[in-house]
Amino acid sequence: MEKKDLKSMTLEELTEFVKELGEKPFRAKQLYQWMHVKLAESLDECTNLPKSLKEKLSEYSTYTSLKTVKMLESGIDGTRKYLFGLDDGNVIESVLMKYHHGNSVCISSQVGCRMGCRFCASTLDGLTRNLRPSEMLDQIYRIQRSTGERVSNVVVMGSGEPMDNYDNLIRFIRLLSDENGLNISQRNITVSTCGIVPKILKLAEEGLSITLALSLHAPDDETRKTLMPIANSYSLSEVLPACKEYYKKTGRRLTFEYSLVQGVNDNLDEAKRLTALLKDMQGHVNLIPVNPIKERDFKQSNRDAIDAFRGYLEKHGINVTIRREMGRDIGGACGQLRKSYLSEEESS
Ligand SMILES: C[S@@+](CC[C@H](N)C(=O)[O-])C[C@H]1O[C@@H](n2cnc3c(N)ncnc32)[C@H](O)[C@@H]1O
Ligand code: SF4
Repeated sequence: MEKKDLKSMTLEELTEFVKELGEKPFRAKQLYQWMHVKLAESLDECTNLPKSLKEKLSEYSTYTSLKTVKMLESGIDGTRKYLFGLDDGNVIESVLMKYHHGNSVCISSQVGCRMGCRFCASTLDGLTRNLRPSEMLDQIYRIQRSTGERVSNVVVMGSGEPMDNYDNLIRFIRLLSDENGLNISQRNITVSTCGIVPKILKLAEEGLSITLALSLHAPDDETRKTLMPIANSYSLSEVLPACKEYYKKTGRRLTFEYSLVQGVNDNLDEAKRLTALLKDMQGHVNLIPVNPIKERDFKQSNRDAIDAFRGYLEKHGINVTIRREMGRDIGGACGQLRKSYLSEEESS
């Protein structure tokens, strides 16, 4: 019998499981609280559970808990980057960002990624495996426990393509926003995707109220294809209507991410075409000065180009922000901490 992954189970599933083990149903609620509210690191911490139950749980199930392999903290703004170890020896990274409106955590959804975007460190070694719901949740749980401060916002913008791990993503969101669990409002959860159209349409039907962020990065298919291979599968004429549908079904305003790469997508002509593309979309643009990775030769746009690009969008009625660089002193693009850790391990 395959062992159950306790932290990936709903309260109803856990209740059934505990009953199957011959224990009283209320034990499930106690265990659920230990896992999702008190954020216990192991069954040992669950002091009000009988030894007999813990023994059966250890035999027939696994209690997922990530190990902190490394943590870097910014002296400038308190941003923390965590490298977590999974029980099969893989490592993933997560980031805590402190804003005046609360603590936000950026989580990984896969070990690596198979989407191949040109400027992204997460995809350099391809996809290793999907993360289970428990492994997505525990990134947040371990961070909240280590700071002692509540996490109020979660963005699924770390390594991996969440829509390529769809079922686990949906389960993760339902568990994270469960009133019996950490109870993070779905309005404070954002999922970013490179644009897998059928999954965007499916997400629109889930009855969730999370924010959808589309990694757009170019105002036309040709430029987009040079940055993101997924653009060969889904054109903008398919992706944008899917996003519109998401807005129509959920009422949630959209976010469009646009990483500015010098000489590739950052001139005023592109700003103009982007404005035309998004004028009827209910959303805002998040400009991200690209974070160069050593394996590729993309350069960050200079400050004047970024300001001019933003100025153009603003002047023409597009809601726009420039993503503030958090934790500059512990720098590196998403996926790079893991990558450099793996190279160090290899050479030692
Ligand atoms: C790492 S992805 C994860 C979520 C999802 N796979 C996606 O592509 O939207 C989150 C965002 O980071 C962007 N990104 C990746 N590498 C980057 C880099 N080196 N500099 C700036 N943005 C980057 C991606 O394009 C995407 O918009
Ligand atoms: S940007 Fe997103 S989809 Fe593209 S390779 Fe990186 S993680 Fe994967």
